[in-house]
Amino acid sequence: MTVNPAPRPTKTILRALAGERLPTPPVWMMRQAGRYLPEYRATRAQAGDFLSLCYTPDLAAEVTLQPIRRFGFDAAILFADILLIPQALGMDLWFVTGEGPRLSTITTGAELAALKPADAVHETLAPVYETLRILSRELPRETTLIGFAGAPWTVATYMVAGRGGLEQAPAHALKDQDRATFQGLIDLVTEATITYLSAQIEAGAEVVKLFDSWAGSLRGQDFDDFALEPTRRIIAALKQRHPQIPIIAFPREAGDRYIGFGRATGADCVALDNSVAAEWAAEHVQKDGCVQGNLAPGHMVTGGQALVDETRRIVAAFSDGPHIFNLGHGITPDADPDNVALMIQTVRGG
Ligand SMILES: Cc1c2[nH]c(c1CCC(=O)O)Cc1[nH]c(c(CCC(=O)O)c1C)Cc1[nH]c(c(CCC(=O)O)c1C)Cc1[nH]c(c(C)c1CCC(=O)O)C2
Repeated sequence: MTVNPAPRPTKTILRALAGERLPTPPVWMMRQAGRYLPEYRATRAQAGDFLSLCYTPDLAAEVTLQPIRRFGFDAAILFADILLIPQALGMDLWFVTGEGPRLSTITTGAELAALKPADAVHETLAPVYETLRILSRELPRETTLIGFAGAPWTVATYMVAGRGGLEQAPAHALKDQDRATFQGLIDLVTEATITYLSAQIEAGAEVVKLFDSWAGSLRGQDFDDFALEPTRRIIAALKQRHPQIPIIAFPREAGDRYIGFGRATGADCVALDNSVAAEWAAEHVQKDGCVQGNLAPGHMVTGGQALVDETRRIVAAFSDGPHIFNLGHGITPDADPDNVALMIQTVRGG
């Protein structure tokens, strides 16, 4: 039997992820479906609340498609949330308007043991897979469909504290006081994430991204044990099951730990926040492969010449290698959609 070589990808995002330098970088935006868009606010009102929106496939697919219709981004990211995994493992989850997520907490071995096993998550998460199936039918043929999950450290910070924001302290405390329980929690979330992302790929995700929003609060060996190692394990397991699917890792605010992160974890692309300079990242991170991100989300609020100049500077800094244009973190609700259009026009050479 002869084995045909893998066909060369045609979608721009997949080409960049395969290591190709493109004359114009493909572009999408973290939180591109969100409250800065009036059409998102209307669909969210129709759903009633944020979690109902996540678990209603027709509506979740609709909000995923809205920024594609309005702006023609090169990728669509599944509409869901990183905290659906703790909920699928049996924790309570709710969102307080204006404040963010709340969860029941895990701080003891007994509470950890009471959670469901990793492969029970499909029961709760089945609607997410249905959203992906709808999207793979409805997206324009040039648009790449991205699935995602939170990385175990970030998800664990919410599971231990019961809330997010600046409160990673409870997770640090558990890690330092009862490392075995904390490691058990990381292991459970790691296994659940592997099975969740595999199912997302089987439902149509062409790329998956791991959000480690609080990676920057880990230092030294802790960074290796809880940011790098779980990410490496997830990527190794996914590559074994789905070798053709590219993976983006986002160890936000990792600073100089961005160096070598792609090689150490097997990620095809490293997403950069806006605390590192593009020129520095081009030299130290992009030399190993594709990078994504870096524009400060505040420019989507303030716009003007500063937005144009900074967008051009980032495009130029990464122009010698594979690059996907994106923000350094999610777009905020006070952003102006016209500034998004201006950013895209600038990236595409307008
Ligand atoms: C930490 C984290 C969460 N969720 C996520 C992260 C990692 C990325 C990051 O650091 O921002 C990831 C996420 N959350 C959401 C997506 C969908 C895809 C996308 O558009 O990027 C993705 C990829 C939708 C969402 N997730 C949330 C919203 C706003 C909900 C609303 O409509 O009221 C959206 C569109 C809610 C959410 N969800 C979470 C928080 C802290 C909040 C409240 C803060 C806020 O309101 O922005 C947890």
